[in-house]
Amino acid sequence: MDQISATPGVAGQPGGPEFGRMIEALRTVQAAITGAAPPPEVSAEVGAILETVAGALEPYLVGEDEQLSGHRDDLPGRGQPLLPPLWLDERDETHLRGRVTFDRFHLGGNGAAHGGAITVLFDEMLGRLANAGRNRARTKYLQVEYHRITPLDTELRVEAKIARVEGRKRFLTCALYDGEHLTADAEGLFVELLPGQP
Ligand SMILES: CCCCCCCCCCCC(=O)SCCNC(=O)CCNC(=O)[C@H](O)C(C)(C)COP(=O)(O)OP(=O)(O)OC[C@H]1O[C@@H](n2cnc3c(N)ncnc32)[C@H](O)[C@@H]1OP(=O)(O)O
Repeated sequence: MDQISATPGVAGQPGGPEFGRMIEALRTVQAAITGAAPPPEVSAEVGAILETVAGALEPYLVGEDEQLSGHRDDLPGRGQPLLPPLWLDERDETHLRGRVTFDRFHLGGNGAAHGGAITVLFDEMLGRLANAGRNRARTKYLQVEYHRITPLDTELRVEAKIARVEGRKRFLTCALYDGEHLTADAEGLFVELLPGQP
């Protein structure tokens, strides 16, 4: 969580552009599988391909500190497939502003993004802001309100702010917009870790 690299990787080296391409391909696969109703033979074929893919990566499994996913600030969503692809355009120690697009993988129902996917986005935004230039803090609570559906395949704006800091407690807010329309917002408390807290 601490070792985030904003430097684009070097081609031919671990973490180079090949890695970003692999993550983008994975995102495409996630959306394609979620949105497809393939015949059994295609499901079987794709399943076998994916088993081969997992096998190809197995010799390269590393510990959390060495993995590339989640540590690449130059990639959307830090190259972490759990996160929707999020691009940060503005960042300092008091606010963050970015763009995010949910796709079929993030579908809740009836064209709306899943509320849990939106909460993942908010935890990411508030977590990054809560930890910007400060000792590490973790989410104590995250209270989300959904004001209208959040559409898929639409570039949305997301903004986070520090509301106040009280000792170890950092209170933050986050809001998600489709154009001028607020689709969801959140308030969160992050608590600075004490020595020895994981
Ligand atoms: C470069 C980096 C990039 C980093 C980029 C990273 C981005 C991703 C970030 C993702 C962030 C996450 O998802 S983190 C993962 C999800 N969160 C977790 O797993 C956290 C699990 N919980 C914990 O570990 C613990 O509960 C802590 C550390 C959060 C807090 O434990 P604690 O130390 O015992 O604290 P505790 O005494 O309970 O509370 C501390 C203070 O908060 C107050 N407090 C507690 N609960 C509440 C409450 N509901 N409302 C108001 N106040 C409260 C208490 O009264 C106290 O106030 P006072 O007496 O001090 O006044």
